[in-house]
Amino acid sequence: MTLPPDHPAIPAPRVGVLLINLGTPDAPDAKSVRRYLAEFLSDRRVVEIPPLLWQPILRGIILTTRPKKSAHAYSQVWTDRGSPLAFHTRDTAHAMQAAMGDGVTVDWAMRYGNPSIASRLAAMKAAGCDRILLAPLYPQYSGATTATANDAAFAALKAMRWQPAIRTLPPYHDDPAYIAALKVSIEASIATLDFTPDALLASFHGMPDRTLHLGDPYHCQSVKTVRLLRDALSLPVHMSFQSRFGRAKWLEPETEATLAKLVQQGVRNIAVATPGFSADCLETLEEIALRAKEVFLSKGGENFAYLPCLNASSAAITLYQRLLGRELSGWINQPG
Ligand SMILES: C=CC1=C(C)c2cc3[nH]c(cc4nc(cc5[nH]c(cc1n2)c(C)c5CCC(=O)O)C(CCC(=O)O)=C4C)c(C)c3C=C
Ligand SMILES: [Fe+2]
Ligand SMILES: [Fe+2]
Repeated sequence: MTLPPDHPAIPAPRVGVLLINLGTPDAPDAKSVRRYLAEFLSDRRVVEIPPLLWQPILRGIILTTRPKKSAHAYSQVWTDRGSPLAFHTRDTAHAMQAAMGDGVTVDWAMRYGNPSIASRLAAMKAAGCDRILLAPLYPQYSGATTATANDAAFAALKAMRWQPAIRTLPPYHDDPAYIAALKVSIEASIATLDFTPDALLASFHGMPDRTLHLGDPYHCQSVKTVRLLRDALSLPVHMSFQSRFGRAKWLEPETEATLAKLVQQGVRNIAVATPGFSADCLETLEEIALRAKEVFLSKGGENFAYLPCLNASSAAITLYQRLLGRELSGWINQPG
């Protein structure tokens, strides 16, 4: 049978994996940060205030004051490779492509900013991917991260006549492979320190307290990660929540307050990890490695070490091969 001349070419079927992270500005200047924050903070999964109330506050106050302050913070962590969140996510995608081989196309996208989820899904489809695993790289599920990443992907699919088949990566907060990767990474980082930490603080990004009561599993999943990490590590592990935003009550205990309390309790030497972030970013490198360190030392602490995220380390690649391989079962011949 000959196809009519306007019939689309049918590419060879391929499996694709799209690694998704939160997103970051294109540059560490107020204009780029403003554009990024406008998109991020207009997401109703992130700020659950009715738009008629919220948008005037966002446009009239937050977007006129915060971009300059945040741009300064971004400029302290920006590198010649760009934003840490973006280059670590890109490095992870490249390392996963090498690990998974030619049979799978591995790509990456950001929920806010660039490269957008819609643009990379379109590129994967054009490259022939007819089965795509969406992998939001958040170990703990929350509406404000995992769900909105999937929402954006499904919104892009909505515009496609011929959609690829889709799977989504579930949260992996209690997966033995995630806890093992954290253990390897944390112990390797601690081994390089010139002091012995009295304790580890696991600091997670915060969420409004009300999300817990509305049924978001983020808090409970973070608590479970810490319990499993405690069992896996041989030093005391404390837990806290950072990055408070806005006036509402957020999850507690708060990170800087926890550091001050630990000093009061006699902890002088601390290591801080951020197991809820798959990649280093503003919130880990500026808020923890720079600012929280200052707080700890000013309260009487003696040694502070920030331990990097999994990023594109070999521990991370081993973890993602396991998690993604399992979700791709039946699509490719990969041990699960
Ligand atoms: C890892 C999980 C994250 C959760 C949960 C989360 C919730 C959440 N965040 C905000 C507001 C902001 N977050 C900002 C930066 C930021 N947040 C995460 C991750 C989570 N956020 C990451 C990885 C980053 C870093 C991005 C980067 O470019 O490096 C910011 C922007 C920076 C700033 O101006 O401070 C805001 C704002 C809310 C309101 C929220 C829960 C509802
Ligand atoms: Fe955030
Ligand atoms: Fe922050």
